[in-house]
Amino acid sequence: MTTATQSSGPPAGASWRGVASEDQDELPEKVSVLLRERSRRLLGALLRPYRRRIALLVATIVVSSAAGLSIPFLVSVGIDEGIPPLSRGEGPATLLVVVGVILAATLVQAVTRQAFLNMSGRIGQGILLELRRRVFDHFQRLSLSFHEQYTSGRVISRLTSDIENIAELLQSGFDALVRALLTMIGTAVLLLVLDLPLGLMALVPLPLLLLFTRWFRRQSALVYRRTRETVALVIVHFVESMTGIRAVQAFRREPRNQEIFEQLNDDYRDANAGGMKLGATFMTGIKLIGNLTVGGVLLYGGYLALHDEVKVGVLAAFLLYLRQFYEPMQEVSQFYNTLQSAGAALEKLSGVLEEEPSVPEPRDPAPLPQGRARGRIRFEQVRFAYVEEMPILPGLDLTVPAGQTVALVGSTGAGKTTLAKLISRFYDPTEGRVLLDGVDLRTLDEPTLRQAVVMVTQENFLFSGTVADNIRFGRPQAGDREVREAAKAIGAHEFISSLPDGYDTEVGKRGGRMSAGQRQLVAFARAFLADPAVLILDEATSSLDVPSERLVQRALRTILADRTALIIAHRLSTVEIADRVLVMERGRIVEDGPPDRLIAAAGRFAGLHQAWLDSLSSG
Ligand SMILES: Nc1ncnc2c1ncn2[C@@H]1O[C@H](COP(=O)(O)OP(=O)(O)OP(=O)(O)O)[C@@H](O)[C@H]1O
Repeated sequence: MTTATQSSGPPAGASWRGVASEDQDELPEKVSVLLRERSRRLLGALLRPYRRRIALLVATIVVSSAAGLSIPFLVSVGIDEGIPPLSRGEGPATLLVVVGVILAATLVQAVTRQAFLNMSGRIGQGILLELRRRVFDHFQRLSLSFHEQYTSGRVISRLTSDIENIAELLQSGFDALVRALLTMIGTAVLLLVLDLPLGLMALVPLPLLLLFTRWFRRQSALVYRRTRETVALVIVHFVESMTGIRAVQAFRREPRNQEIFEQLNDDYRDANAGGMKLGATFMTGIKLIGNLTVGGVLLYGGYLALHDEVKVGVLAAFLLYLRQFYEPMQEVSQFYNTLQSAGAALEKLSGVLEEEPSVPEPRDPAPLPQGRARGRIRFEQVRFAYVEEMPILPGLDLTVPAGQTVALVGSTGAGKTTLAKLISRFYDPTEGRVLLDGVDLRTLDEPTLRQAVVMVTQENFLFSGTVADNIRFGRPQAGDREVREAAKAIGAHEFISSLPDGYDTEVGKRGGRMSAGQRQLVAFARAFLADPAVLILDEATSSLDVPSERLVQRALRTILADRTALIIAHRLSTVEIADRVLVMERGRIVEDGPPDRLIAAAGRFAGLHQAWLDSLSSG
């Protein structure tokens, strides 16, 4: 599979760049290292603005953990130093001081924890905001070639579940990891300092614990991959069935789709159950090791205490510390999954951000002669291929004078849309140049080009919002009056006025559903308002009823006047309003001339025309 950056030939040895690695199941170790580095760079870049606040955050968490760690120690002091004076009748002064210090430590812990949660929440949200902003902005900047390959489902996953995974890491993962590490290291040190022999005894199971954790991590990686794979299949099937629901219902595919879905759903449940079983085994194992250690320490400690080799308070502190030591282990195991999901998400997001637009903005944009577009188009020896070995346009020369209306006809797959995409600069030619008023499109800046050339595609996409908003899309600064004028000129005013809220009707909501012809008229009004020097129309193939067809034809005449127009004509009735017809076959122009002349010449177009006339008379 090729990526956007590779459409003009992939650089050797860089097949993992950008989003390419998403399609590969097994990556060589070297590549994995590079990908991890790339993810780290992205994370680093996101964290950099918060350097100081993160340092403060670390300080807060250190204080909070220290306060937490001091409590068992203070308990031991209370038992060993506070209780004996009581039994000697010397009053509770020492004990009260110790209790006071314990309370103070608890307070410090609570306050620092609260501060930590507030601060980390704010930093996390800031990072996510920036990440979402970057990813959206980048997706918008990437060229059409990228979007034609990277499906909308994947775009949605990047912007939702991937960001969500990183959010999870930032919100609970780091907190758990840092706290666990500090607590475990702090506890181990304190145990050894409090009483060396007992401390060593308490740490005996540590190697076993580490081995057990390593085993869990490996298993968890396997299970995690399986859940990811199975959930991806569930989502793909779900999305495909729902986006293709018309075809599904038309062909009565529901039972079969349900069967497939149930199978995939079962697999996903099994994978999840496997994960839970593993988690349960790990947690139980950790608890078991922990409790055995507590038992061992109690036995050995009791023996030592009996011989006055350890104080009872110290033994109590040991037992309390041991609880603290094993608890974070469980959190770390949960954290590991979060870390894996976030790692995968970061890898994909950094891949997307690494993609470059394949039609880059010129560094030094050239102006159009006289500062505005007139609409003369020229193809000079243009060769174009989506995939290197398969040229779609083998070498095209074409001049369209300003103001001409050109109809482009030809069989399916001949390259008509491709030619149109080159004029809109959705793609750049592999060789040769496309010129607007004598200026290479590659040297025009984006705003100039977008103002000069507008392409109305078959989709006639309407965005959520009102009908007026949708027309204004063509020129955002246009006032209400201009929007209405445009609709009137196109002949859409009448039907828009008859909608429940007229121009303020929400598109797509109840009453705002439009027919194919109406959508086309709105799209025309949008293009008319944009008023480009060059208009490209990829005519919808769906046939309209006769009144709608007339309406659309009339609208076409208005919209095409005074500008260069290129219509990819599927309806031959459209060709009648063209000054010139180009017949395309396999990327070449095989006939070129005014419609009458081509009909008289009895060539390919004449044949198409005759067939159309026959269909009219027989219909
Ligand atoms: N994004 C793409 N990647 C690879 N190949 C493509 C891509 N888009 C189109 N093609 C191929 O380019 C060729 C020309 O396609 P194009 O859409 O230009 O034809 P067309 O003449 O407009 O056809 P139609 O009348 O059916 O719309 C086809 O063989 C098609 O398979």
